[in-house]
Amino acid sequence: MPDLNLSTSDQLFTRAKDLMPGGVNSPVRAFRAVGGHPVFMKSAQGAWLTDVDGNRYLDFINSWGPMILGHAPQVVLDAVQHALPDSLSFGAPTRREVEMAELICEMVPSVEKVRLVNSGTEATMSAIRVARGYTGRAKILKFEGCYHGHGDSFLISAGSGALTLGTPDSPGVTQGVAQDTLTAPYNDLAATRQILEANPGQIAAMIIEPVVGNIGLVPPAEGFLQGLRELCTQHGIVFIFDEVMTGFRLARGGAQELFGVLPDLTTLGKIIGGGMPVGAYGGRRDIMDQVAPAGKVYQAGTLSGNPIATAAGLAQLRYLQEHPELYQELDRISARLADGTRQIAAELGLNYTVNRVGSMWNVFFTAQPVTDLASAKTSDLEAFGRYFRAMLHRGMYLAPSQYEAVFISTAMTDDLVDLYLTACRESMREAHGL
Ligand SMILES: NCC(=O)CCC(=O)O
Repeated sequence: MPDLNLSTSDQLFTRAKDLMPGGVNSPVRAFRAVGGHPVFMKSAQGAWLTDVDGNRYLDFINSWGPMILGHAPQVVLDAVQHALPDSLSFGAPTRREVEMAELICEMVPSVEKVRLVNSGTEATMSAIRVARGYTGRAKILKFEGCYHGHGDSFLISAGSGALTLGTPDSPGVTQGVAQDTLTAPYNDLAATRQILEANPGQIAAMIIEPVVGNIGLVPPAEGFLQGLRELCTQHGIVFIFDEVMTGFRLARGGAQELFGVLPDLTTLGKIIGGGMPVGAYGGRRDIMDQVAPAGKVYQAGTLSGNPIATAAGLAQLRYLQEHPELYQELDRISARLADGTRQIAAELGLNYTVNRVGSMWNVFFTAQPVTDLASAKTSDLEAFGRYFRAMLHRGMYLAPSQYEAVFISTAMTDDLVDLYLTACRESMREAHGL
């Protein structure tokens, strides 16, 4: 394994772990599942991260999705710099919020009215409250392994860090809350139908990641989303797409545009903020008009629609809207990465499963097709950990868990793909002693 000087990261982590739980401010940043400790970052430009010791890494996380234009894109930096002198927060409405709402309603097919919040977690928590207020029902249905942020109702069979750490059902969530969250296996329409039939008139909302990005990457089976849409309509259930990851990434209008299935509500985050903390939820006018002060369902925020965050988000969204061709290029370059990885694994006799939708993908360390949580769990986590460390030492910054997706930015070039493929081949061999 090539040498990597991590002495400053070592020192910072020693201080951090005394001061913050696990030394981090979000569990997915910890290296618990892969060994070692996190690398502390200093700066980034385009596709490259630089850590506090001066090591450079090709970035496959992109801040867990937001940085679709790569790091520090000029168009976003200029917008932030332009907005800065006008103050950082008003707690009063601004022109930019109106422009942002217009753009979201224009870009996301099912959204007629929208509310800006500060994170994806806030968006999903608020969306189910609105669905409950609208329907007068208590229960929600989510899918096993889907992650919808850290609201109490969603930390039941949750993916992402909760799954990585072995606590998909978090302590601290009361029995009272947990009993109102039903779960179904992803991609299993028949099981979902049975649950709905067993709970008539009780389910307010069905929430789903249209493409799951929190158990690795799992695409919906043909007809699955359409089938759910029909079930929700039939049972009077508010259908919610959590497009925090897929929104503005799989297409300008997200997964709903790509698959042609329209939810009643959509939750957004990540790309919408251009790297700043922004989330949003929106959808059908009659449902969104339940939100205060138009309606009685309460939801609020001191920093919601923050002027600097909306400046960054607007700039990134406008760029995406004006450059539809970049989605084809993201797809082409991601196909090279994912197909190349699958081919390398096959040449080594491993036949690992590589799932991809557009610029989201990952390699599961299992030869079995991965279509849901149960199949994702057949992965060889030890081998993944060895691969992760081998890649890190070759300057490839992957998510430190088998149960996360890779996000590609427009800064990824063919030359960088070649660099990646070389490192991938060496690291696969190293991970398996080949
Ligand atoms: N799958 C992980 C995320 O998307 C969120 C990142 C975080 O929890 O810090």
